[in-house]
Amino acid sequence: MRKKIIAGNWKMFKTQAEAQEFLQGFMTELDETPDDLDTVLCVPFTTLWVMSKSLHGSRIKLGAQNIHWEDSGAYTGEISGPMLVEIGVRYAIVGHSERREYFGETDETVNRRLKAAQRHGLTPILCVGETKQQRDAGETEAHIFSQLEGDLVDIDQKNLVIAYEPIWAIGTGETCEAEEANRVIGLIRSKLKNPDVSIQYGGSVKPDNIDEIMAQPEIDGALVGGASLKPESFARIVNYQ
Ligand SMILES: O=C(CO)COP(=O)(O)O
Repeated sequence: MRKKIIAGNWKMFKTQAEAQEFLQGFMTELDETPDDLDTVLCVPFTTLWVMSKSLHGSRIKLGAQNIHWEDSGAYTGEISGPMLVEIGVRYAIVGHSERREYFGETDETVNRRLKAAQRHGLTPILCVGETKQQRDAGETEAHIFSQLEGDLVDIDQKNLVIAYEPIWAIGTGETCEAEEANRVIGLIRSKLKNPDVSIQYGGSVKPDNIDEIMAQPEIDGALVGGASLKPESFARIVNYQ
């Protein structure tokens, strides 16, 4: 069965104090979440520990925004699987387009990071998606298929989430039409060995478009950037109708 997963990606936002303030508001706004929905907060490394303590016993799960492929070593600025597991992290975003664009992430390093997450029992959220240029040139499918081919080499598809994030829709307010996101996600699913992989949509998800997005048959959840930073808006997204 495909699980529904709504995850907030805070990117490089919020200090510990701001994170705690968010949680207070968010918990009050949140309805009783159904059993088949995972709510995840992917927060900066510096707030993971305080969030882990505050979320203890709650239904909200914690996610990291990256993970290194080695368990330890001389890798300045990186965080490993055992470090994340020890503090209660359950998910890790891997291969976000911002990592690929600004930090030299390649399909090969994405593949290694996916393996590390799975090795430590974390669920990786693999991000794929095309640029505006690629979309305009009719290369959306070819680009995403090529990312999947490189990223998923020898990856166990049992413990895996994929997020389709068209880059042109990230942080722009320009959402991909729900039907189009549904179509691309269907194509992604057709390339997978395991039909039960949950596939999210990400890119300008907001309280006013979440209901339509979640109503699409192929879409199993959302990866939310900007709108996950405010308690009321993220709660409305998680409480989708
Ligand atoms: O990159 C995203 C989530 O990973 C999407 O960001 P926005 O929701 O701000 O467009």
